[in-house]
Amino acid sequence: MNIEQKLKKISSLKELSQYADYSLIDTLTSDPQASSDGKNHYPREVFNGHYVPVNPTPIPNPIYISHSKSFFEELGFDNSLALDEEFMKMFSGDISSVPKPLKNIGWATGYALSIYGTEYYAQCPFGTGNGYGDGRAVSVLEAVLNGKRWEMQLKGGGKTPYCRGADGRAVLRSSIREFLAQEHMHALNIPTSRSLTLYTSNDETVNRPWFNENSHSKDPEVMIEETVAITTRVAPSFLRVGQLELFGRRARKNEHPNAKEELKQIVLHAISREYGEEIEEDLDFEEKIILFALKFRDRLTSLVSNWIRVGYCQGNFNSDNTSVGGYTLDYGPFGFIDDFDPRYQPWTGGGMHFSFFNQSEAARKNFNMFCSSLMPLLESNQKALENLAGIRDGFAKVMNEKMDKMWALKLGLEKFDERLFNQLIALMIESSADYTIFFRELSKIPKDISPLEVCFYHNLDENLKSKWSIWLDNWKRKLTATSEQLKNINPKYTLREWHLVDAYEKAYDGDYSLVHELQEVMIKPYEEQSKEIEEKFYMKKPLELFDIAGISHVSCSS
Ligand SMILES: Nc1ncnc2c1ncn2[C@@H]1O[C@H](COP(=O)(O)OP(=O)(O)OP(=O)(O)O)[C@@H](O)[C@H]1O
Ligand SMILES: [Mg+2]
Repeated sequence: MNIEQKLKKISSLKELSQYADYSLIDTLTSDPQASSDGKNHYPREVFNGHYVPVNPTPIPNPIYISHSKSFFEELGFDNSLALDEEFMKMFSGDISSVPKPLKNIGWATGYALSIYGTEYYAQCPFGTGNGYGDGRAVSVLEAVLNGKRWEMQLKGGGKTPYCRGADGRAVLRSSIREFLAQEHMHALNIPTSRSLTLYTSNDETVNRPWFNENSHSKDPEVMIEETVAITTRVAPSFLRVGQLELFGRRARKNEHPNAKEELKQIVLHAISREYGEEIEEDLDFEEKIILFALKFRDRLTSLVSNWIRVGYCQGNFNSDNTSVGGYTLDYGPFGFIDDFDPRYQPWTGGGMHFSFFNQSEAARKNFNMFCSSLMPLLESNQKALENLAGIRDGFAKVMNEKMDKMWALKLGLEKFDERLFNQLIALMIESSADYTIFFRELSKIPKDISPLEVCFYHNLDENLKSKWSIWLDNWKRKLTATSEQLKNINPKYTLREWHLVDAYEKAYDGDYSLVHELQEVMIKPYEEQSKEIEEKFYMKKPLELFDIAGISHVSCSS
């Protein structure tokens, strides 16, 4: 922290402007076709350049909903800043009159899409992939705060050339979900894009497909009018595997004379933004690439094992939703699991490949794509190519090791015990166990199975009870962790969809109290918290909510 910031927190946009440092704009290349004022928002093909200068479209008369107090603290922001008129204006999309050296230009980036290891072009309206990218995410600031570089991005900040004919907006419902989930994920000690602010407007709505009330439909049935909102999310960069893939594909196909150079530049940028502290600047380029792949493999495998630890299913784990920095990105059709099912998938369009226990395999597919994107840069170095292929092929082994380690930790064992684990999974499925409550109650190291019975959605018959007793005895014989240690691994509170539904439904009537309450509870997921909170949030999903559309599954993320 520099002395100036230590003494006084940033409490105006003017003060914040002093920390601006636009390294992306300064080092990468911009789309040569773009209008320099950033005012061209029409969908179009972008053939080269790393980013498109584009201005966000403000939401009218912004209303404050919430901000992240812990992240404000980390950045050295005073809490009053979230309500400061100038600050609110900027982070609800109006950057036309920001004080210098802030720039009155934002940027969006193109990226490619692959789904479970298959390259797609069809999602691009031009069929070429040149029209796919940040369709509604617009970055507005890069700043170095307390010695760390951050990029700040508005989600729902209006159309960009990549909007594909859509409105460029995010609705209040999905913005509240993303805002709270980012706060929660950080508090669970899992890397994530961070929430900064959440603003809405009463003066703009958009239409979205949705379900009738209490419907069991898997597909949306009606169009509904929804309020818009803008969340600002923050990360060292917003580079995705899909981004490297876009430039990798272009280099592979030699699409233009500069294609390989653009790939090289974006890779170097990714390394310096995301791995700057681990990969030394003066290494050879090829050495850097090998280290980059190794370190990303390490982060990605840790990330996925941690998701499984807390019962998180990303839902739409495409290459364009996989951050190169190895943190959680894009809280669209995600879900925290209630009743345990390894095939749990909250998104009806997602298929089994992005289901709960298959996330490690989906990660491997994304990692393969990442490696393929780097290959054109190593063409002249057979040895380096072989090294990279070795790192790629070693993914499954590292992933398995991380999973075993995670399960050992989650169960408080010295080392992973396959037999005990397999028996547990079978019993949890047979008894329909609530994932969070089961592991939290287990963390209390119960004498017998009766305290565990609260976490089952089925009543246990005598046969099942006796199987559980045997399992519990075997587990306790191998257990080495204390209850306290187990409670730091197994959260008490997770952000369940049905709590979110209550919060955003109230928010549509202008009542943000549940958003605030959920935020308070979910930023302390490992703590016991009060009796009142426990009664409200430490409970199984009510049976009547099973299979209800919009609660137990969603059909779209926007
Ligand atoms: N309302 C919208 N207007 C314009 N583009 C959109 C809209 N909704 C989604 N998109 C774009 O469609 C693509 C796929 O959407 P997806 O749900 O994965 O991402 P997202 O939730 O918008 O964003 P992100 O991955 O940035 O968190 C993205 O490129 C996204 O920018
Ligand atoms: Mg996305």
